[in-house]
Amino acid sequence: MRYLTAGESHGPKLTTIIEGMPAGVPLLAEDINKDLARRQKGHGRGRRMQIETDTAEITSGIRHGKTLGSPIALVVENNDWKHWTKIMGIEPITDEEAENIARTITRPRPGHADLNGGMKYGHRDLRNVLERSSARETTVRVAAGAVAKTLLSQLGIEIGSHVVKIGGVEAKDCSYESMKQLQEKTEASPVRCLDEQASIEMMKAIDDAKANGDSIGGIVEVVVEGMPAGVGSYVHYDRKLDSKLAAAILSINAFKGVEFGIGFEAADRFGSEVHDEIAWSEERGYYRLTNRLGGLEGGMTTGMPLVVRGVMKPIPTLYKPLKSVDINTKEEFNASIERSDSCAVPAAAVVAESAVAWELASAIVDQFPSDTLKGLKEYLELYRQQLKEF
Ligand SMILES: Cc1cc2nc3c(=O)[nH]c(=O)nc-3n(C[C@H](O)[C@H](O)[C@H](O)COP(=O)(O)O)c2cc1C
Ligand SMILES: C=C(O[C@@H]1CC(C(=O)O)=C[C@@H](OP(=O)(O)O)[C@H]1O)C(=O)O
Repeated sequence: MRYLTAGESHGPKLTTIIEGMPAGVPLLAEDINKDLARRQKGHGRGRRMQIETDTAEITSGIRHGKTLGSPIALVVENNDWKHWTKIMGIEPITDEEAENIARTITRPRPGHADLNGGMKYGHRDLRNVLERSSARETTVRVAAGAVAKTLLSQLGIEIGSHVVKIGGVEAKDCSYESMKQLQEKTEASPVRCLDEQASIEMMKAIDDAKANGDSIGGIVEVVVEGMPAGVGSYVHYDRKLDSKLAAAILSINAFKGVEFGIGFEAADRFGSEVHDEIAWSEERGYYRLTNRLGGLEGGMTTGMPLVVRGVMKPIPTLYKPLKSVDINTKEEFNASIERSDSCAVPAAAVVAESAVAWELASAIVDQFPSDTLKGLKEYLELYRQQLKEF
């Protein structure tokens, strides 16, 4: 499976085209809109999220509520576009007009794509970079992820996400019994965190950072249940599922690190405290006594729950701006101040969930016969039975 996205942050619309979904998957716009709404929420977001009410229009690939096997096109409108029609218009304008309306950006923000993107493409107006490097694009990535999630759910694979750290505040009680419970608990939390006490402290940390004109980042965790063992491969670098998942997480704006299971903690432990011992029962087949490696060994799933964490750096746009250099005068200035989130970690958890869902659905579709949902289901059932009998 593959997908592309198009759209600028303040342009008219965002678009994604998804290719390779099996035919016959039930898919409604509301399945997608549920996740789009989740991505908009979270304590710490800026004013833009009050303007947008992200909803997807399905313009191709679905008939009578089911996928056709042809490309699926989804479009999300930017409500904010109406305030930017002149600045973001596609008709040519004179230099003088540009001077008057363009809200030209010449002071790159440290930590954003502004300077590198400007140098690379020769843009003297850094808005030309910002418009596409903005995480507004994650809207349609979540839409694509929601499509992947509907396929996974048909195959008995459930996925959820939560926030485990914001700033210096770490969630202590992260326990849940089922994916349903995880979803209910996180939807009820303004920071998508399972630990109620930590949630309160996280919100305060966000408010304090904002009051100081600053921003904070954090860590999100994605959990997946129901993946059969052996998805992915050990035979070649670009077929290893952990490398694909890592790339997917790191492709999210502001994500700087990824861990599976205990992750970086493995560096401080003995092998006996890291590897997951193997057991077998009539009922479960092979399973592990622990899940410290987060459900991945040798580039393949082990059949245990997948546990993927990503670290998000603090948002780069600061109301107390950092030093920068004006690209026209070369003078030292404070970086441009754009309207901004002060913390988007809760929203980013939903983006990470979508990114993981996409990679897993993609790996399954690539590995098993997938022209139709019916055929894929039958094959997967057979495969699961084979694993049990191995
Ligand atoms: C959901 C989400 C919302 C974001 N909101 C903002 C924002 O309001 N202001 C900002 O400067 N950066 C924001 N970012 C981060 C920037 O998009 C990101 O730092 C920038 O594109 C540079 O890429 P890099 O940090 O991956 O190097 C957000 C990221 C995510 C995932
Ligand atoms: C629009 C979204 O996030 C945006 C991501 C973003 C950035 O620089 O990444 C900057 C801000 O854009 P604006 O200047 O229009 O407020 C965020 O609001 C969104 O998540 O839908």
